[in-house]
Amino acid sequence: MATTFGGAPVAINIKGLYAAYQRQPVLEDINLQFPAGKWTAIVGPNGAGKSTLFHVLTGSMKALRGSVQAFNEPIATHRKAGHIAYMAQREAIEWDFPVSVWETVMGGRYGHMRSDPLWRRLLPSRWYHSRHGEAVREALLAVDMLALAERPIGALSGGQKKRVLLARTLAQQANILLLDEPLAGVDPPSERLILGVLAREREAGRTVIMVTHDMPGARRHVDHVVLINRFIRGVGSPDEMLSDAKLAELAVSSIEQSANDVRVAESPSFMAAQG
Ligand SMILES: Nc1ncnc2c1ncn2[C@@H]1O[C@H](COP(=O)(O)OP(=O)(O)OP(=O)(O)O)[C@@H](O)[C@H]1O
Repeated sequence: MATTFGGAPVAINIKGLYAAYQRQPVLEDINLQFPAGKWTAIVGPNGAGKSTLFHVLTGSMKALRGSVQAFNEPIATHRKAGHIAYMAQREAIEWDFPVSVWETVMGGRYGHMRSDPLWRRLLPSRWYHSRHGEAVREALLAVDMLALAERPIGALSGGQKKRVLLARTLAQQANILLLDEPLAGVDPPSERLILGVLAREREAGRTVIMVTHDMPGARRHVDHVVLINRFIRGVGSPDEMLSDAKLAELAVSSIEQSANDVRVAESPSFMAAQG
């Protein structure tokens, strides 16, 4: 098995990846490995392509070119087996929908329920649901939301909603967690709680990959950092990648990228191609 980063096996291996929206390139020539059992932060400016990278990993967007493997197999195999859990940045959840916290987190178990063998599904409902209920209970306990399990999701604060989304991700009991800005918009106690939960997931051997703009949190907690802005701009330790000099370089890359995009968009050949 391929190894990287201090000898850790590779959880996700991306080779020669390109992605675009309506011919506008968003990710180019991405060659990247995420070490297994480690906590990686993906850092980049707004519009850098971080969420797009997750869309490709979760299969909701098709790359123009390139390959993605998980543990040396096509990533789709692991997606289908429920090994990859994803917490979206702007979750497609109807917060006004009359469902409880418990039911929302149970949504994280649907993949397991679909793949449960027939004999298990034929068990009396109480037994059948107890395994899934236990996973939901554990996840709610981890994010300190068990006491609010019966509350309608519309009656939660922003930080509580974020914790429920995290619980839903944890309830999947996947071995790779993809988290798009799990710390955005939460207060310091919730941030500490979420960072603690993710640290425990890593200790349990899971691969944690999060997009974040929280540099102090990333410096303190993660093992590995990827800097991205359409291209990979750096890969290495938090000390090295999150230094002021490196972050300044990333910010400059963003300004240069925008200026270049304007030049391309105004060029006669691009305008002709757009029709
Ligand atoms: N559905 C879409 N159609 C067209 N362009 C899109 C679409 N989604 C994203 N983009 C564009 O692709 C680029 C990358 O977007 P993406 O959401 O991946 O960035 P990001 O790094 O996650 O940014 P942020 O930190 O703001 O969340 C941006 O310029 C964005 O406007």
